[in-house]
Amino acid sequence: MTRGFYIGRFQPYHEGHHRVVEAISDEVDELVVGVGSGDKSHSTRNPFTAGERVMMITKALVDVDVVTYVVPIEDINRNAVWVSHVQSMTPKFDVAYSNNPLVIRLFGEAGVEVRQSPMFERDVLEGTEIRNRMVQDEDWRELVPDPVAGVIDEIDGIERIRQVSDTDAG
Ligand SMILES: Nc1ncnc2c1ncn2[C@@H]1O[C@H](COP(=O)(O)OP(=O)(O)OP(=O)(O)O)[C@@H](O)[C@H]1O
Ligand SMILES: NC(=O)c1ccc[n+]([C@@H]2O[C@H](COP(=O)(O)O)[C@@H](O)[C@H]2O)c1
Repeated sequence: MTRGFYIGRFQPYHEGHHRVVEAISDEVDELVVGVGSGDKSHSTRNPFTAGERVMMITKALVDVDVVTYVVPIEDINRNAVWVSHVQSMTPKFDVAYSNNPLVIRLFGEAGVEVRQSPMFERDVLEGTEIRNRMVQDEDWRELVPDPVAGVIDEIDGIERIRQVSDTDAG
């Protein structure tokens, strides 16, 4: 039995993340999805709450053939103990998936195996690009799984992201 861990901010969860999860599901029996920066919301870089991101991911993963646990992870101000913090919040996992250099280093130093994934269509499948399109009223729906667009509509997310990007909230 192998359990994997995939961490990201998922602002929002997009088709690039989904392709990574589909690839991971061929390698592991169970998957823990860590919703990073779980304490952040209502800012330009992190518009959606942890709960909203849990909804996006849970609904998008309905058709993926792997047992999945979606767990919000708050940021902490000590990188040196972040892996322990993550492990204290999640089911036990054997391998972590990330392309983030800091995350790779922290797991590596803690003795956790890390696997990186190829980047899929990174010119468009990037959270920053998708959030910019939302603010500028450009096409974004084809870049996220259908259930994610449904959640964003349900929470009036476009109105929120436009309003928070008008502020200096960062
Ligand atoms: N298109 C993609 N293909 C493969 N992996 C991706 C893709 N986009 C993001 N990832 C990876 O998924 C993980 C989580 O990414 P994250 O939630 O930061 O999304 P992002 O698209 O990089 O968003 P942002 O622009 O907001 O930083 C990271 O390891 C990241 O490298
Ligand atoms: N000290 C910390 O709280 C710490 C350290 C490393 C990564 N993280 C988080 O892990 C997540 C990594 O995801 P991304 O690859 O999407 O950036 C982010 O939410 C980031 O804030 C937090």
